[in-house]
Amino acid sequence: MIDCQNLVKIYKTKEIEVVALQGLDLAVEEGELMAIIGNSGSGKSTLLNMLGGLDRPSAGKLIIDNRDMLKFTEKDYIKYKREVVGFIWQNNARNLVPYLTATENIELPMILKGKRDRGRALELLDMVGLSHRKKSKLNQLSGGEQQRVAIAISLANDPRLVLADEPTGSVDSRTASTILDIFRDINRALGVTIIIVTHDMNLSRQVDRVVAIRDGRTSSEFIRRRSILDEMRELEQEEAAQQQEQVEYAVLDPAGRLQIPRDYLDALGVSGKNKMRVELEEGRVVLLPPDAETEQHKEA
Ligand SMILES: Nc1ncnc2c1ncn2[C@@H]1O[C@H](COP(=O)(O)OP(=O)(O)OP(=O)(O)O)[C@@H](O)[C@H]1O
Repeated sequence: MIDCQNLVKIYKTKEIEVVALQGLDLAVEEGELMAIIGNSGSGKSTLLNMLGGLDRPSAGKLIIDNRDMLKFTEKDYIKYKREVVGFIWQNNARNLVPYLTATENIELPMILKGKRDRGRALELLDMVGLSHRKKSKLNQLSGGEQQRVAIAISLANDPRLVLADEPTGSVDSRTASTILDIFRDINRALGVTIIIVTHDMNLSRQVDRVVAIRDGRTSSEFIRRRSILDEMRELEQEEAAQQQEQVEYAVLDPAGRLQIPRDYLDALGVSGKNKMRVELEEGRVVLLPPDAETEQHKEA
């Protein structure tokens, strides 16, 4: 999805030049959910701006979704921002228009692209758990709810890449965790690639991979974690193994009647029949369909 090699960004002001990115390398797979961490001033926002098509790199290579960002014209940038990427800012005043409802806010990027879709807007609101807030305006929503609407807005044009700059920077840790859960659900449900910039090491534990940036370069130690898909697969296998090991008990009443599980009866083909053959065989009771052939019968 992203191939970034030796990326350089130099900001030139009147007196000085600031090298914000000095040869940064980063490769991101399609469908990844990853976090970028780094100290203040390390270049995280600068990188996000390059990935989001908000600013142009000074040098290096940046290919996103097979597009060469260094060769982009102004027109290409506008198209890219409308069609490929979704952005979530830390500052909600930048994400949301205050006099519009949550639903209208989500529809806005669709209108700019030329196609309003109320049904899709409501679907996205539902995905972030805010169906009940569809008519609420900015001042009627909590900080966490505003961030959730911002996530829905970022998805309005079905982007392939979603970028979030400190999306949990101004909410408490419980809300932050809920927001990260929403990112994970969306990542799984839509397969969209998500990159989150965060200061919070705890939150970065909830993603597939963390990349650290130091002084405008990706630091050599990539903290690779097992992917969430691998973890889920492992959990499913453990569950299946537990089910196999489970011992099944049948109720035995004082009159000696047994209650056999329905699926066992189905497997024997005796559901609906009113009797079964019972044999005592070396300390075990064997139950058979009434018309079953036993070894004894065959020999006789
Ligand atoms: N428009 C700009 N003009 C000049 N220098 C800039 C500009 N934007 C960023 N810088 C400088 O580039 C460097 C990287 O800044 P950047 O905002 O990318 O860091 P950051 O890791 O996002 O920091 P923070 O966590 O504080 O947001 C800093 O030294 C910053 O002062």
